[in-house]
Amino acid sequence: MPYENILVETHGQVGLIKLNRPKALNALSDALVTELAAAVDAFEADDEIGCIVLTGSERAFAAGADIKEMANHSYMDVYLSDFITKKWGRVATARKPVIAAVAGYALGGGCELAMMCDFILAADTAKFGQPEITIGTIPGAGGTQRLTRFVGKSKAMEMVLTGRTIDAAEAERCGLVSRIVPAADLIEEALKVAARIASLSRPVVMMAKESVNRSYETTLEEGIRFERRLFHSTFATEDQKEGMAAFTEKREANFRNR
Ligand SMILES: C/C=C/C(=O)SCCNC(=O)CCNC(=O)[C@H](O)C(C)(C)COP(=O)(O)OP(=O)(O)OC[C@H]1O[C@@H](n2cnc3c(N)ncnc32)[C@H](O)[C@@H]1OP(=O)(O)O
Repeated sequence: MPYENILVETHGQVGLIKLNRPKALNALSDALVTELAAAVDAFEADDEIGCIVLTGSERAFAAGADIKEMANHSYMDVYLSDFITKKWGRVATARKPVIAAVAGYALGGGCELAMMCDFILAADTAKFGQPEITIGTIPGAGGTQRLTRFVGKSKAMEMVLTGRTIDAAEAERCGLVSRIVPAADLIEEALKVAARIASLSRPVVMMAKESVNRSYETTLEEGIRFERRLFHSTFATEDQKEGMAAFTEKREANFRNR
């Protein structure tokens, strides 16, 4: 489908989605989120794609849900339509890995969207925050839950109760982002990491992602049992045989996603 609020590119086995509403700092309007969900669907269905990168502009990953669009919603509007809708969560339900490449503002729904990705690479210009409290509401796309799991209760509570924004260095210190790269290198670095992931065994990468994610949803004991089942499953793949044979034979593995 033709998109008006996002740009979509493929780079080898990597799908790149750029949020593209520059005049509104990529505010997440319903139209944008609908297109984003469709783009994720398309990359998930594309056998050529092994990893997805989600990014914004140099100035903003996304400055949150579109305040102007939602300002006059009534309680019944938001309750009956289940706003923030299921479309918002499409990134979180992707089975292929999704990397957030964040430069500039990632505020409110923008921070929540980045946290739905599997990990966040931050430019040194990145700024993260949940400022909803300053406009009379609270995070509604997982911010109170995911941020707390990322950074712990104390910092999450301070950020959510005051709306304080943190810079890239603080975000790295508290574990919100995996690492920081110079802004000029952000996309190149994100594409490089994504290409590396896409070059590995697709089913095994998907199992690894599923297993790490399970740690957020269950007890340690149950999570370890789940991990062990998936670990055992890797031995049913041709790629495990190929990977271990390649190691023994001192050559590059040639994974066939089988
Ligand atoms: C479930 C999720 C809930 C939520 O996400 S609630 C929203 C949470 N986000 C926020 O509260 C952040 C809102 N934005 C800002 O505070 C500021 O922006 C910034 C600090 C990010 C940047 O400030 P500056 O550099 O002065 O730019 P500017 O003139 O405010 O913004 C440029 C244009 O972008 C529009 N815009 C920015 N953020 C949003 C938004 N979240 N929703 C709708 N429009 C937005 C502005 O209005 C303006 O537009 P115009 O030039 O026409 O006045």
